[in-house]
Amino acid sequence: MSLVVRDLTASYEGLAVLHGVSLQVDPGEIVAMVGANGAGKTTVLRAVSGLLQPTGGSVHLDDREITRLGAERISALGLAHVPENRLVFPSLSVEDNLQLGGWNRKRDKRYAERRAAALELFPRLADRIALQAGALSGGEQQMLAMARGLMADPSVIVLDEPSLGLAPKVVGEIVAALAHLRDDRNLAVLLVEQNIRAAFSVADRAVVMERGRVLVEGTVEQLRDDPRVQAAYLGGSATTMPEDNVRRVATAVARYDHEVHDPAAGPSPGDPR
Ligand SMILES: Nc1ncnc2c1ncn2[C@@H]1O[C@H](COP(=O)(O)OP(=O)(O)OP(=O)(O)O)[C@@H](O)[C@H]1O
Repeated sequence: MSLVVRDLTASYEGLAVLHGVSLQVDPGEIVAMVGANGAGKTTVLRAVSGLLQPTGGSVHLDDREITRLGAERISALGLAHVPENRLVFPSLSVEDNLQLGGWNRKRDKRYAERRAAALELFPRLADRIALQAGALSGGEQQMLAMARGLMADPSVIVLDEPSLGLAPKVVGEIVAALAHLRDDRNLAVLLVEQNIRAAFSVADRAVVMERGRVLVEGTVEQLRDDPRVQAAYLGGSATTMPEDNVRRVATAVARYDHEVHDPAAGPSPGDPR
C-alpha cells in the first residue's frame, strides 16, 4: 500500500505547527524525513497514524482515506507507528510485548508466522524472549519496538528516530532491517531521522522539513548535492555513520552478529544501556 499525505495541517492547542505537508511513500520504498528539532516531523507521524487529529488535508492508504480514523483502526488497516523513545512495556517480557503488538491479529492463523518472521529479523530478541523488556539494551529495545510494530502485519511502517542514542553498529543493524522490510517484504517505510547519514544510506527519497513545511524533497542522490541540505546537514561533524554504505553496513552487521552470537565476545561495549 502507498501512504499518501496531502496538504496536511495540524496544531497543538490552537497553535499551527504543520502548514500543508504533502508526501507519498510507495511499497518497496524508504522515504526519510529529516529536519531540525521542532520542524514538525513527529507531528506528521502522529497525524498520519491517528494519534493526533489533523486540522486539514488528507491521509490515504492507497485509495482509502484514513484522515480522521482512530489509531486502532488505522493500525488494523495496515499502518504501524514505531514511536520515539522506543516505548516498550519495560516490566513485560519480550514475548508479551510482541503479543501486544499482534493483539488485533492474535487469533488469525498467521500469528505464529509473523512472530517467527519478527524474531528472524532480530535474532537477538529470540535469545532474550523471556527477559523483561526493561532489561534489554537501548538497541534491543528499539528492535523490540520495531518487531512489535511488525506483529500487526503492516503494509506501511512509520518510524520516529530509531537510531537515537544508539552506537553506530547497532544503527547499522537497524538500517539493515529497514532495507530488508523494503526489499524483501515490499513495505512502504517513512523514516524520521536526525541521523541524516544513516537515513541517506538506506533511503530512496527524502523530505526535508522546516518549520512545519516541506522545504525540499527529492531522491537521496539529488539531495546530497543540494546546497541547502549540505549546508544544514552534511557539512558538519555530526556523523555517526559513513555515508552511502549499505555494503559497509552489512559488514558491520555481520561483525555485530558474530560478537552477539559468540559468548566469548561478551556484551557489545558500544551499545548503551
Ligand atoms: N504536545 C505538544 N504540545 C504543544 N506543542 C507541541 C507538542 N509537541 C510538539 N509541539 C511543538 O510542535 C512543533 C513541532 O514539533 P515536532 O515534535 O513535530 O518536531 P520534530 O521535527 O519532530 O522535532 P524533534 O526532532 O525535536 O522531535 C514544535 O514547535 C514543538 O515545540
